[in-house]
Amino acid sequence: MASNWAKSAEEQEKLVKKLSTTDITPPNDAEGTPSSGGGGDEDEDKPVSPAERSLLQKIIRKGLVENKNDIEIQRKDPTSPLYSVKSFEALHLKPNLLKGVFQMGFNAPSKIQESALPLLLADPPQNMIAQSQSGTGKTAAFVLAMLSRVDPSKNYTQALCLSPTYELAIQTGEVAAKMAQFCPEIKIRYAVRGEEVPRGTKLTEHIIIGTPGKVVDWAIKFRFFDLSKISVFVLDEADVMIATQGHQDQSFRIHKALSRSCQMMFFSATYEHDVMEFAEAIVTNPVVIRLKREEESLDNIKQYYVQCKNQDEKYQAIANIYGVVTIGQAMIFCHTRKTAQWLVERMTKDGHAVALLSGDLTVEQRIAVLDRFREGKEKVLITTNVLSRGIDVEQVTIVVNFDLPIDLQRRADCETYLHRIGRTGRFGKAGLAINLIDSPESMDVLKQIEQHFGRKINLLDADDVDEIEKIAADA
Ligand SMILES: Nc1ncnc2c1ncn2[C@@H]1O[C@H](COP(=O)(O)OP(=O)(O)OP(=O)(O)O)[C@@H](O)[C@H]1O
Repeated sequence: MASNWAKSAEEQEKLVKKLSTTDITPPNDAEGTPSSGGGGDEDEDKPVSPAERSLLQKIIRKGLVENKNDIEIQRKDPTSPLYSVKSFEALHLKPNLLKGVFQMGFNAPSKIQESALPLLLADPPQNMIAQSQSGTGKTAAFVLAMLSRVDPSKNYTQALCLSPTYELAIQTGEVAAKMAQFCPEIKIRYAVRGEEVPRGTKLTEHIIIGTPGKVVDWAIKFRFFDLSKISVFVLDEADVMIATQGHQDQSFRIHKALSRSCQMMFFSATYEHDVMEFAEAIVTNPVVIRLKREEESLDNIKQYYVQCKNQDEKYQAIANIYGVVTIGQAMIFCHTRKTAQWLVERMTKDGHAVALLSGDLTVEQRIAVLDRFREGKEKVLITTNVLSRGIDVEQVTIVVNFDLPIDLQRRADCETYLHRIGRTGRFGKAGLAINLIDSPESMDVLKQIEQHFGRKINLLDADDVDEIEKIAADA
């Protein structure tokens, strides 16, 4: 239960220091490792930040992602029973909350909800660090836990959720408002930029959803609400919060002011090793729910390479493949914006309907491009590392690496490779990944990738239309 306050603040601060000095920036964070064609190219695209990516994800996704991968639950407290539920009724929610859940069209809990909710709602409250892929129902799970735990007859803030950005806080608040639509007595407030509270106010809203800076101001600087009275604390996008310096300092200050009995819930789609270590150090005796690693989805993805002499031959290979692939959609990853732009122009000139998504677009423009792609208006999306991780467009059956991903040392960036080809074969579906090789260096990178994953990537003749057709049909 609750946080281990016996662990001295000093010890925790040591950990913060350790984290700040360790390089835990996700490779595709804004300042992260460039991933293809060697570092340092001037027009190399900067990927979106994890928080931005999460927002894009939420906006383009219209429903629950069915996740067939198994969840691993690491029990930390052997005295607490571990069980899962197959229905929302079995959770014994307040009737009006259950009504709200059904009204949202949720008939049965998703996989993460099945496992997490009974523990989150159990007494005594159980701390949790949970990981589950994007779109699998994490937000709904912790929102439901917050709504269930608050006592509306008490007019002070009892649940606090920290989100990394304004937009994500609003998204979470909207889920909470919908779920609580039949519970008008539960009041929710946003602590985000633009929200002002007169000095001296004591907030009476039961739930506050906000960004760390604003919450520090409201709770610590102006004392609009009392952190020691918070009984549920949620850290959404926990890895972003922990791995981002400014967020980490503020979240840590907030965390330190919470009471011993406050229930901690950390949720995220990914946890870097150090981030998980840190989370486990500040959350006492948590149940850790993790998803089996994405590597497993490699089994469903057929991987090939095409030998080309130069960029023109690479183009020809793509044109051949494009001609054959009439089912599903394709994503093509280029190293630089310049290459991506060149490819788009060439394909468009040849009469193909392709979309371009690169880092010089605004978030709104990216959403518009993704929306069109998701609706199938374009079959091919050409992009850079901006999209290498985390965006699920279910229909993608082919991923082409126009350039293989490499790190600053010009060695294979296997993580990014996995994330890129992971755009296809989502959640157990079959997929096809094609790598274009045009130099001994890129062949060498391919070999490193083969070695890393312990599997052979077979040669494909891009002129062998019959073979491509067969492979695409199987995928
Ligand atoms: N039990 C359920 N049944 C049906 N739909 C659900 C259920 N739970 C959540 N959803 C829907 O699935 C979608 C994804 O859920 P949610 O936003 O909670 O996922 P998430 O894991 O938090 O994603 P992210 O990592 O992007 O934050 C939403 O549209 C949500 O309304």
